[in-house]
Amino acid sequence: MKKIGVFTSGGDAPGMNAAIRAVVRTAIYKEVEVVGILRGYNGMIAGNFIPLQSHSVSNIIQRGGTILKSARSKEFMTYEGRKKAFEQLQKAGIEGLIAIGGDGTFTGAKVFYEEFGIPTVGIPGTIDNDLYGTDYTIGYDTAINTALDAIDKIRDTADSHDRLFFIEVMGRDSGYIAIACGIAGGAELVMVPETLTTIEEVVQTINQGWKRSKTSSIVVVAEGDEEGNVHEIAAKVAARLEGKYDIRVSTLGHIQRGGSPTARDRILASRLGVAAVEALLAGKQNIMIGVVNDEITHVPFEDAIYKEKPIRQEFIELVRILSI
Ligand SMILES: Nc1ncnc2c1ncn2[C@@H]1O[C@H](COP(=O)(O)OP(=O)(O)O)[C@@H](O)[C@H]1O
Ligand SMILES: O=P(O)(O)OC[C@H]1O[C@](O)(COP(=O)(O)O)[C@@H](O)[C@@H]1O
Repeated sequence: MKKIGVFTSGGDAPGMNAAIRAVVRTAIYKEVEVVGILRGYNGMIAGNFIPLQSHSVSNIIQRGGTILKSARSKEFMTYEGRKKAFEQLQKAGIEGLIAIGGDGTFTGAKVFYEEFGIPTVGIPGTIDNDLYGTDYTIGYDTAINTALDAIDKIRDTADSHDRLFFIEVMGRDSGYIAIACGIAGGAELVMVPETLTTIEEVVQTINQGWKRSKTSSIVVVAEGDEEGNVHEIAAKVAARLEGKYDIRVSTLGHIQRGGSPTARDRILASRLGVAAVEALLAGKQNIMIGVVNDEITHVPFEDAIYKEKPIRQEFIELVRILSI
């Protein structure tokens, strides 16, 4: 392979730049030309390619976001869009791809390979940590530390004003961010999509805590929880608590997706970036590079996309035990 392309797609995540840097420098080390594809699949369709040299990725390892920009591409969902993308890659002489993103990005890459035979190796980049085949995805560690910092600060007000706070964190359909923040932030309860926590259970936990002389409480809610969004949950709980507690709601939102990546995310991204280029040049395709028990793994896209990576039930239990 003489020329490869690298792109970021789906939501951005802290550490994506460190992965881009690792991909570019490994390609150059292996004497392969590397181009950046701007704005994910949209840029592939439009032929937005930029040549990348070693200095193109200087001074980015510490930066959040992605220098290649990211997008959710509607056009790539269509055959016509993918055909345009293939033609652009052919015109530019790009023979293989490194895709940094989540399961949607890998689904696109898999379909693209089946239709046009362009080999892709994936790097898991999403704050949600919801991909099977890797213990951690790039961005997760930074996101939970950012959310934790915010939760610690909210706790000050919860304590000063004897309040009950419902704090919503990101994660789409997954509760990884919520469970980590719940444990590390000392929450009374964590509500995640993977396990049903009823309003009744929330009411009971809060009441029991306050009976045992707690004067403030924090409930961490994953955005995809089945009881509704954080405002709906807080309203349902408030109705049951009949004005007993002073309730506030806080949605942390996109602050969780930004900022300088932690050391853990930079190291993970660097390892995955190197391994991804090595795999692509060794003739692999339709795989995601992961890290399991600190060892690099090659996971078929099929598994990364469709297999579940369940939250350990003991973590949910841990929050209950430790909030007594
Ligand atoms: N079934 C599919 N066919 C073609 N492209 C897809 C498919 N699913 C997702 N994609 C592409 O991948 C992009 C990123 O997926 P998305 O789910 O938004 O983020 P993530 O990669 O983080 O899961 C989508 O915007 C779309 O362009
Ligand atoms: O910024 P957007 O496009 O509204 O997306 C929000 C979603 O992106 C995430 O931050 C990351 O998800 P992806 O990695 O799938 O893009 C989710 O936690 C959240 O639900």
